[in-house]
Amino acid sequence: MPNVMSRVLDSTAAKYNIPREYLSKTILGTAVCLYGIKLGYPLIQQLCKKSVTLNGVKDVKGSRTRNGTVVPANGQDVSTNNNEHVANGKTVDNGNKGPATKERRSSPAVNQEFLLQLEKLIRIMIPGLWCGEVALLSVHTLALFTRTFLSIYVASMEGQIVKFIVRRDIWNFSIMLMKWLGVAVPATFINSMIRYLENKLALAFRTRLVNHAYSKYFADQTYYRVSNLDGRIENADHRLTDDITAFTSSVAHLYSHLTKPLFDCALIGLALAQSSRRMGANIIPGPLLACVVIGATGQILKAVSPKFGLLVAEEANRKGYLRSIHSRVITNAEEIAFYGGHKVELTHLQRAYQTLVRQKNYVFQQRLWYVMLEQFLMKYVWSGTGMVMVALPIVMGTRLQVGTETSDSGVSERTQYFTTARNLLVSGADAVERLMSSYKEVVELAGYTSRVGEMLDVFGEVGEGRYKRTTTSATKQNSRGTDRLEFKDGQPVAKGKITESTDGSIALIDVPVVTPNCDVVVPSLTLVINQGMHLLITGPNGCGKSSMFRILSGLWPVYAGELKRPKDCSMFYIPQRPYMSLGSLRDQVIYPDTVEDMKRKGMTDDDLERSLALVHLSQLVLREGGWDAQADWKDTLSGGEKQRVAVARLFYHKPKFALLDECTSAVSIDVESNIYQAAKDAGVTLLTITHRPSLWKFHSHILQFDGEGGWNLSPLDAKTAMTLRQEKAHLEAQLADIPVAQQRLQEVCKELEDEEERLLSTTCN
Ligand SMILES: Nc1ncnc2c1ncn2[C@@H]1O[C@H](COP(=O)(O)OP(=O)(O)OP(=O)(O)O)[C@@H](O)[C@H]1O
Repeated sequence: MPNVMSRVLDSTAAKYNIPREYLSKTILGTAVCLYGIKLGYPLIQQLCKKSVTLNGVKDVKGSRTRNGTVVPANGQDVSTNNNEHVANGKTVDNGNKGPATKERRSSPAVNQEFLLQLEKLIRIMIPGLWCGEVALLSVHTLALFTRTFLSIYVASMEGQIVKFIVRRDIWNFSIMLMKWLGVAVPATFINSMIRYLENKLALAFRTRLVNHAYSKYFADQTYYRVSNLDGRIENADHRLTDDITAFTSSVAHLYSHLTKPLFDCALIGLALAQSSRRMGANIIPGPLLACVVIGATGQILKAVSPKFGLLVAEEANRKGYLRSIHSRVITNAEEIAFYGGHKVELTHLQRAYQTLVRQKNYVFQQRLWYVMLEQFLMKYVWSGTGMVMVALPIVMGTRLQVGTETSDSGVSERTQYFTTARNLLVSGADAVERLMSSYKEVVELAGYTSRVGEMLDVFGEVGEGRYKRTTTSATKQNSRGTDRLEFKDGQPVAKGKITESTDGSIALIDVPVVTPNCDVVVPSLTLVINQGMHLLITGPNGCGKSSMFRILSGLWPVYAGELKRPKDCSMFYIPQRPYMSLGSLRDQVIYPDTVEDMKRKGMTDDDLERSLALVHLSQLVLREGGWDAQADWKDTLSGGEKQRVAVARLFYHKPKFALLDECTSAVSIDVESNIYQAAKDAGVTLLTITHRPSLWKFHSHILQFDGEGGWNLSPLDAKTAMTLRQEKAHLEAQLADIPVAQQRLQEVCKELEDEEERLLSTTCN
């Protein structure tokens, strides 16, 4: 390659009649200038940005996000935790104003916030002094320490080997070589032990963190609230799996990446000083030079380092978004297939993938320049410094100049020193390089720390009932019915009371029905539901019927007024689209109980069979192969069967109140009536949302929403009569059609007979 370059230079110089020396200097100068510009550009950019911010000018552009989170549309870049994100090198503000902008978190970086968050997470991963993780850490540290000792020992052995080669001392050379090979065995064992312990440590940290996160996620219906009431975390699943894994691996990896180089530096420094002293040289200049060079290198790298933490966090966001789109396709595969919606879904997936690819490319590009500079400084500048350091004691040393100790005028001793020092320096440089490159990993760790820390913070706040959605910003504060709500930082405050009722009734007193988007659907609702008072709930779509159930169940906050519920109030909610869990057929009927709960309650499979019989599904156990049969029940059962299994749960649990949200819409009317009668006979108080008049007769009261915030509660007697009359009229109309249908039937039969005769005669002929 150098020959080719040289020839090209020669021919170019000859062609244009320029002295070759000038040409090579010009090319070198241009390359250095370009490299300087590349390195200096981020610094200039930073300075410019600072001055712009100081002047109070801010570039605001981009589109508004749903809940202030992901922008999936038009292939634009996605961001979840901040309203700010880096897209192909540009910082973009999504344009969320008001409180959302105030709430904006600083981008992940190595700063005080990162250290505090890391400390919090470390406390979770290492809960005390006497735990398995501390034991693992201790063994790991010991292994790292031993490895450093072995490195120094091997370096000194190599020095001695070279010395014996120079002296032509074959016997000692062979002995040293055997020793050297002998040390290789524990050295390799320690090496693989370090890797093993690092993996074990990462897994132990992960387990602690996952357990902690799961306990928070599944406490106080946080899994529901995080996705429905709060807008800060878009892909909790990704954070709970990939991000926690990445974070814990990064912590464990960094521990060994920081600890071992630190040991190396300290011990190698001591060993070097010792050998310099043995050479009779001053031990100060070498280390001093090394410190100056390393310090300067570190400063340069820090100044030009891209924001890896922010980049990593953004990449994780985009990965999470891509994954969420995949899950949507899997969850709704049948619906998409029926609609033939694969093109739209594919477009969404491709867009999400493209945003990820763009981000990855940007990161690769940033790494390219950074690694180039890093390699230049660490490989070449440091090697040069190392050579000077090794040379100094030999050149300036006094002890072996005159060759008093050996017959070869000290040559073999100097060679031994040189080899040992060189090996030590190589190991030392390697250690410092790892320390420095660890900074990049620390910055990346800041990204993961921010995502995991933020997730746990949000779980905590949501569990305590503190939500943040950017859509509930100032504009909503003046919309219909919000005058009864109290806002703090643009978020409504749940000021309502939840108390215990003494008479076993459920009551809502002056409670507004408010959606998570802060739309007031019903400004004030007051009703008392005593046991045995079967309530029918009707009204147009979107008027707040299901929302009332959400408030009664405690899923949605009570923003004003009072919700009274009896202590240990047993309420059972059955939705229109029932949820089928993983597990056996038995698990479906007893859900959310486990088999152990069932046994504890003294229930048997016969009881479950009775529950299934009440919903006309007795044959299901036989058909599916017994109670222990396993299947994907979501797909195995038909829509109506799923609804009936869900109602069978009601007969198993026998709650005091049943919240039935159009839960039998796919069940035939006769079976439905039997089910409702059986539920009433079991002593369950029914709160039913339905559009079927056939169910009215099972209820004693009716709550009618008008869809404009108004409502009316009244006994159902008069209305039932009216409904029965309506039903009678409907049936009479159907009966009136029967003679016409009979006449048509006779005509069809006659036509069929004629057709058959004609076919017969054709065949005979
Ligand atoms: N998770 C949510 N986030 C934001 N808004 C919601 C949410 N769930 C419901 N809403 C809104 O609350 C309003 C009332 O919804 P609700 O589900 O109570 O209607 P409904 O009366 O049960 O209607 P339907 O008869 O169609 O089931 C609707 O405008 C809906 O858009």
